[in-house]
Amino acid sequence: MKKIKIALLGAGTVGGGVWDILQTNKENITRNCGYEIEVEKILVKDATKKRKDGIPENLLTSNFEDIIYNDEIEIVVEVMGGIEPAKDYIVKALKQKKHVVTANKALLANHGNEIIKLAEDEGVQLYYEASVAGGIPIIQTLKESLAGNKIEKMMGILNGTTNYILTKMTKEKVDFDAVLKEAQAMGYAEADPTADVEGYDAAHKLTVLSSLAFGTSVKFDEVYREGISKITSIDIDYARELGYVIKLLAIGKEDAGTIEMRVHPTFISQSHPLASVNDSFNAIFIKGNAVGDLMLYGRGAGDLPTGSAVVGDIIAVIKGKDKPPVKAEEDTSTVKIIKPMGETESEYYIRLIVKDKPGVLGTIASLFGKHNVSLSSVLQKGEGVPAVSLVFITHCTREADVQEAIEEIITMEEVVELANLIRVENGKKRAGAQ
Ligand SMILES: NC(=O)C1=CN([C@@H]2O[C@H](COP(=O)(O)OP(=O)(O)OC[C@H]3O[C@@H](n4cnc5c(N)ncnc54)[C@H](OP(=O)(O)O)[C@@H]3O)[C@@H](O)[C@H]2O)C=CC1
Ligand SMILES: N[C@@H](CC=O)C(=O)O
Ligand code: NA
Repeated sequence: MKKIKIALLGAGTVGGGVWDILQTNKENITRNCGYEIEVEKILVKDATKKRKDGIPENLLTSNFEDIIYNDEIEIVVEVMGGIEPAKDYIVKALKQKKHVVTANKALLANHGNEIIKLAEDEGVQLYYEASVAGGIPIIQTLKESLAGNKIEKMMGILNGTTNYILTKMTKEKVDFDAVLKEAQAMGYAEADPTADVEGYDAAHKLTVLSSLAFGTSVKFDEVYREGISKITSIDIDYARELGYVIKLLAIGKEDAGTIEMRVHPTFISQSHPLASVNDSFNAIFIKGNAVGDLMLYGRGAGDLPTGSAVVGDIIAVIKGKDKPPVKAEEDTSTVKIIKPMGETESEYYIRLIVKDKPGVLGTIASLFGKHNVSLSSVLQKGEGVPAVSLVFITHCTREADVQEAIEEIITMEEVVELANLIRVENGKKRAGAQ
């Protein structure tokens, strides 16, 4: 049997998963790609640290030169994370004509164009299936299976950590920090979990997906982002009462050459297929102009699910390595306009804490009206106490109008605070909109 040598950069959650799969499924993998895959070296920060059972100590190194100058290594698998030195190592590997597989969405969201172009220029392959939604085959699906479609809309639960936290908060009364610790212990969270909790990780993934789905190079800072740190059990209870669940959604839409990209907590109907995607599971709901509605569902984080995507990529590289490289034509016609957040439209859940005085509700309702925000329902809770919760659900409205209305409303003496504002995804359009 022919052999191929690879190196792993990283032996943490994902690296450990890749190692396990390569051992456990060795026979299948060899049959699928026609080569016996041999891990020649594994780069780690600390080569003396105790590793997962089975990883031989002699494979470990903390010197990248052991990999880059080893001509027998044909594939470099980057599962170490972070921007630097990961970027430097990938660039060096590509320049040494080594194929690269990476799970690093932060790097791809910030420097994807440069790295993809370098791989093309060097005539080597770059695969990154694990970077979005772990084990779900979304990258290859967009690149190949759906390539004949114009993608109109994507709505995804792309972060396992926050989905795990929101699921626990919805189903049980739990402490946010304790559940985050659980997600970390299970290997779902990023090295700095702020990336998960504040929506950066989902925004990285939406950047990667949008570039593929909308055929243009999207920049990370063009994605609007909010995380889940302001979500309380009070909002979750209101959502339930109103027939919704709260999910951290990554939403990408294209309409007439204009792209909308946003990541934020969202109310979605309890009957929507994404509402029942729980724990560390991810899902991506896609609307293509030919295929119609489609949903992919699976584990978005963790050692084996993510390792599954990485090993699939290694096999794809092996299968394509002896074929002539395909260089994409530079396309200057695909520059698309990014819709400013203020121009986006949705329904809104707005929770205000107000002093319980006669006429307050009427004044607030008329201020919404003044800013073209039409209300579809109002709930008031906490009668008999000095401050009450007033909850409004709006009809589909321009974001800028809602923000201007709120700006004026919170200056009212009777309004204690804006407790939360959460977008509601119903797929409806503003009255009178095209
Ligand atoms: N965890 C998950 O579920 C998923 C993670 N990803 C992505 O995969 C990548 C890896 O994540 P994960 O496995 O969770 O991370 P871990 O923190 O568990 O592992 C990182 C590994 O990389 C090594 N490493 C880190 N920095 C360096 C460095 N400067 N030099 C040498 N080695 C280094 C570490 O060495 P040492 O062990 O000595 O500290 C460790 O083995 C990230 O890009 C992440 O975003 C993608 C999808 C899912
Ligand atoms: N931290 C990420 C890991 C996978 O990409 C997540 O929680 O989804
Ligand atoms: Na994936």
